[in-house]
Amino acid sequence: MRIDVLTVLPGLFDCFLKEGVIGKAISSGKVEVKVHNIRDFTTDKHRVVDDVPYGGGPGMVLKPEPIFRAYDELTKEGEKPYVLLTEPWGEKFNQEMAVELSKKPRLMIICGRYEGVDERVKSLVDREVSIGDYVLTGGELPAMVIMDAVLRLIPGVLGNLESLRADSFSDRGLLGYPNYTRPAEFRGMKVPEVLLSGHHKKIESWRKEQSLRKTLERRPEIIENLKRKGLLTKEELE
Ligand SMILES: COC(=O)c1ccnc(N)c1
Repeated sequence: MRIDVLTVLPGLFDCFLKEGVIGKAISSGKVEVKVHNIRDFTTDKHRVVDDVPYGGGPGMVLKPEPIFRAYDELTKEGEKPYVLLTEPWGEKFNQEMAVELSKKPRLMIICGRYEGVDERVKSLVDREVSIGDYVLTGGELPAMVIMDAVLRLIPGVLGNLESLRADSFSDRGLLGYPNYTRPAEFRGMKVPEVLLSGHHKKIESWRKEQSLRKTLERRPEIIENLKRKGLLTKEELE
């Protein structure tokens, strides 16, 4: 997968693209992420990327020209990207959308900023995406959240597919089971015996029960939804 990011603050992405699982996925060539400074697509001496809103009002609006120039330049060759715009009022990002986006061969993420982008930029956009009901100083952190959730789903990026399978939200949207590692007892808190038993069938059913219990406690609507769709087995319903 290739992702092109358009932003006025490219420096914000430096650590994100170098460290951890994402950093390895890029350095190994499994995925390609290019961050572009919208300012590099201006043509005036002062490299202006924003202007005051027509009709008055507070703050600044990102101008359309530099963004369109960037889009035209970056889509001259190769597959047309699926274009996202990070906006507080966009469609709510979730695991389902992450799975859908992970199947696209190429994405472009335009990071919103200031009071927003000129409305005409949205003629380039396939999906306006929000990571929650709150406003940030810019769409760069949401772009990183989206890329993290999407890139980890690319085959080969997460070393052990098992951890992906056991991931919260991936098994029918159920929450994940509790995890433990050594030591077996820490400050009087013991690891559940079943996990030390080596009995894989018992461990599997304990984890399933924990996952159902946690989901029922924290997100009962997920259970109700699965019941309605007939996606819970008889044992799971007991
Ligand atoms: C400027 O962008 C935002 O404030 C933003 C973007 C995406 N999701 C949000 N919750 C906020």
